[in-house]
Amino acid sequence: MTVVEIPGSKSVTARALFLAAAAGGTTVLRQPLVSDDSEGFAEGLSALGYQVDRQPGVWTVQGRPEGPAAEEASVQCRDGATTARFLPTLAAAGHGVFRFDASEQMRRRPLGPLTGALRDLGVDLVHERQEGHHPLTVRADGIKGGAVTLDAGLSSQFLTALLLVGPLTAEGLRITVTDLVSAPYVEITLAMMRDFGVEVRREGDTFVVPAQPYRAVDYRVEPDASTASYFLAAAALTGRSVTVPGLGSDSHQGDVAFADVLRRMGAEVELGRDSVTVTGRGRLRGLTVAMRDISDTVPTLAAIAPFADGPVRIEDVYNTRIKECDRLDACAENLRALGVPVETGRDWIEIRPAQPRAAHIGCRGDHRIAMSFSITGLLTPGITLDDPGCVRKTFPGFHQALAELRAAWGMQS
Ligand SMILES: O=C(O)C1=C[C@@H](OP(=O)(O)O)[C@@H](O)[C@H](O)C1
Ligand SMILES: C=C(OP(=O)(O)O)C(=O)O
Repeated sequence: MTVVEIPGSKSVTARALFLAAAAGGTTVLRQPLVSDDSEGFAEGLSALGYQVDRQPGVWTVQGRPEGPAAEEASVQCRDGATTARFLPTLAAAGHGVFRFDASEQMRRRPLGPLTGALRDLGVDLVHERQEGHHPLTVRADGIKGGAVTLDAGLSSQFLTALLLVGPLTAEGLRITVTDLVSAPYVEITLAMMRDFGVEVRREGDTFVVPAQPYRAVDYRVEPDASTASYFLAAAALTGRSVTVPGLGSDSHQGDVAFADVLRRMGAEVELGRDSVTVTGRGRLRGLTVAMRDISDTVPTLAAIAPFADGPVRIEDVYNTRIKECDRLDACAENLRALGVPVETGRDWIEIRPAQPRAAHIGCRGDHRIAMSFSITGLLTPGITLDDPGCVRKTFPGFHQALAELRAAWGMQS
């Protein structure tokens, strides 16, 4: 059995930074994720005038329930959608003029349902180039609150942003949701709001968020479940065993359920409260699986799918087309380059069994494409990546960690 230590959760770190900034007092974050996304989030907070101190393993944030200290600021959100969607929403609850921009790809990704809802709530917000996209300027003067309707069918992050800001509004929010993708991420949000002292009530499709102060806490960030998927998949694929400590049935993260997909494919899975172990059984079964709830792990599954003994069909994942790249298209193109038969539709991909051959993987700047096809490389000599460094978005140490796993298993790098 090999133990793999996984760095902190991107989703939990982003929420913890927002909540810490919004809380009264000093919040201490332990084992936060150190990566381009989370550093971008922290630097965005600093640009807004929040005090964020980053030491190895411990980040400290001085909360400002009244909002950003800066009266004017310009924030570069880079490639992180949590930063690009949560920070303008946080800033809207303060007072000042705040401009936000993001990477080319993040500029293409949608924002409209969120910025539309903020405008419905009275926020003065202008998109500079294209409606519903970065860059944008918020002329913030607090948010009164009230009822708002939201379509979160393209991204749950729109709902998370509104939920997180709700307690900072004068009268609280009633958010009625007409559609919702990636629902388990909203559960992370609600659980963490509770950890910071605020309880959201649900009435059917409506979330009732009280106007109530967040309290500063000492908070330990759990390991990232989406990152864990690569190492759990590696075990299932190679017939070996991997244990990830710190992630289990007690986790806030829905992506822990990727282990269930591996179980359905024939791997042995032991899910404890605080650890997960996957042991490959030498054979992977094909399956049909809907992954709307855990779509960050679609590339992981696609990358091991050729080794299954039957077709792997992944359904209900339209939103993977509007992530760091069009992931259905990127998976299909790379699988074809590996000589694997594959078909895609609007919101699905089907992969047929084949022994992949050597290929140069086009990562499209997407960390998940790079990490996923590195796992294919465990059983396929001659796989190279056009942009290995793109893993910096969530796991700068990925290639080192995989090399250590190979060494522990006596495999050549
Ligand atoms: O709220 C979050 O932390 C996230 C929500 C999901 O996005 P969508 O809701 O846009 O699918 C997920 O894919 C992303 O990596 C992180
Ligand atoms: C989709 C992702 O990130 P985000 O939407 O937060 O940029 C991801 O990490 O796979």
